[in-house]
Amino acid sequence: MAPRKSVLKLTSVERHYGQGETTLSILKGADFELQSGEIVALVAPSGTGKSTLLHLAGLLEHPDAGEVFVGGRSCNDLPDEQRTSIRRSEIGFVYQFHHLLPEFTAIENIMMPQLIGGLSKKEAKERAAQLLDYMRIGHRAEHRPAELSGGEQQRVAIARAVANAPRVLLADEPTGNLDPKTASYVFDALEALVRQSGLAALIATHNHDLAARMDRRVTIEGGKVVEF
Ligand SMILES: Nc1ncnc2c1ncn2[C@@H]1O[C@H](COP(=O)(O)OP(=O)(O)OP(=O)(O)O)[C@@H](O)[C@H]1O
Repeated sequence: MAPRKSVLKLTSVERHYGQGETTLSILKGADFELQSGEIVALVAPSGTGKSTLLHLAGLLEHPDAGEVFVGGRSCNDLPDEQRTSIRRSEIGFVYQFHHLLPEFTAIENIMMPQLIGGLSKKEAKERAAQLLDYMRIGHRAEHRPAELSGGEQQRVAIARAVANAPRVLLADEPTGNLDPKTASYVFDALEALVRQSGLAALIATHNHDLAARMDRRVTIEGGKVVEF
């Protein structure tokens, strides 16, 4: 097995939102580290800051204090273009709703980030087809999102998120919209993909059965990330 490396690290991270006269402090000195090859569940009550943490980790927002490292590199003070470039090449996102482009087929949706990343059409298509097979939906390659089931749509969304071979997969309730059996099946595919590629994943979920299958479980308490 490849030696583990720190792929994502947040140190003393703070995030506060102004609400009229008052300030809502969501993260208050949160620390978190994710190593290559591990899958960590983020399970916390609604409103405690799961999405906020994922947005900071994914360089979609800046922390008010503290630092975010991706692949060992501090990203706070990098110019926006560089943050965008790191986000595109090193981080994959999956959301509760698939956000696939409706007018494109499954395979085209997976090719898109690779074409943006500079791969040729041929290379992008080959990798997309492999990922579809890996997610066991090769036979749905030419279907548009509306012609796929919820579980199939999420598997395409996961394939798209890893198409550029990122270091980190950040998922915000990726199976939240699915029935328990389908959720379990989609998680199987996601897990196999992470294990096979040495990627790391932080997955926010309310599903305790799925959380129990991950390597570690963390929650947010008093604005800090704690293991449980
Ligand atoms: N841009 C914003 N401006 C003001 N308040 C915000 C903003 N974004 C989030 N919040 C508040 O911060 C808190 C944490 O939000 P966040 O979306 O991170 O929670 P969550 O744990 O992901 O919740 P859920 O499980 O319901 O998705 C919430 O109370 C939310 O209202």
